[in-house]
Amino acid sequence: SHGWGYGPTNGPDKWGDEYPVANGPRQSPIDIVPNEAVYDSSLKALKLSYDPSNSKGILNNGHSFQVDFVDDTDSSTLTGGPISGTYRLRQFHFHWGASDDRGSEHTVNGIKFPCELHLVHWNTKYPSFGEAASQPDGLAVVGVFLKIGAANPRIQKVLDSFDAIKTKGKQTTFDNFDPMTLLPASLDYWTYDGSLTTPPLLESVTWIVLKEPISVNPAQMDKFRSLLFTGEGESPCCMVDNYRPPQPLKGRQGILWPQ
Ligand SMILES: NS(=O)(=O)c1ccc(C(=O)NCc2c(F)c(F)c(F)c(F)c2F)cc1
Ligand SMILES: [Zn+2]
Repeated sequence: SHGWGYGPTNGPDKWGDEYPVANGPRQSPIDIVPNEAVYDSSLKALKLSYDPSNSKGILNNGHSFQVDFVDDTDSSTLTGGPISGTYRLRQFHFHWGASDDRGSEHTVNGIKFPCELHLVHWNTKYPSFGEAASQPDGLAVVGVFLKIGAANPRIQKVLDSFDAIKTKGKQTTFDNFDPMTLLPASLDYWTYDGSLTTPPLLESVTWIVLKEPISVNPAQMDKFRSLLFTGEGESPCCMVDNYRPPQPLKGRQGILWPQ
């Protein structure tokens, strides 16, 4: 069937046909222009508290791969920063390019990074992730840029699982992984109100994009590109360029940053 994807016939330019919110007032990602960022002294420091025993499994969902977490208790949470209340970690996943010159969804002064990590959290004032996903304050996603540099030993465990999830729909166990190990030293961030960056593009995300990137080396980036969009037995299509380009700000308050 003609499900959404990132190809010429089902990619980001076509999503509006089936998901009209694609042209809504708070779509993501956006281009971040630090010099236009608005100062906000009311913002707090981010507080991330993750329990490694909550990691469940790793899945190739045909658009990216994601590491899923047990989210039936408050043991892996995001608080502070621009949000109020407690948000639970649901999953993390990545977006990347076919080459190192592109791949991130957010850009900074128009610059694309080769990859971007998203840690997806949902507001516990709602009964479930699915319910929260339809609320304007339902989700909070922490975005982390990846740049080419030194090898990243902490991401290696994720990459080593790829042989078991090469094709769409494959999943495997993924125990005792602490996503804190994927974060940079500084938790300084930009934040704005946005949306999911894939269909259904729901406008329910408080975006928190960290200023400091983490590094991966070229061989590690190539490992991302060894995954397939396609299922076992289908003609193989490399999982690359699974990013939505920046969307119009539409009058949104510029990016806020902490004191
Ligand atoms: N790239 S990103 O902006 O960080 C992003 C994060 C999560 C999802 C997601 O969970 N999709 C599936 C999904 C939905 F889109 C729902 F609306 C829902 F209710 C779900 F339960 C669900 F799994 C999509 C994009
Ligand atoms: Zn994402």
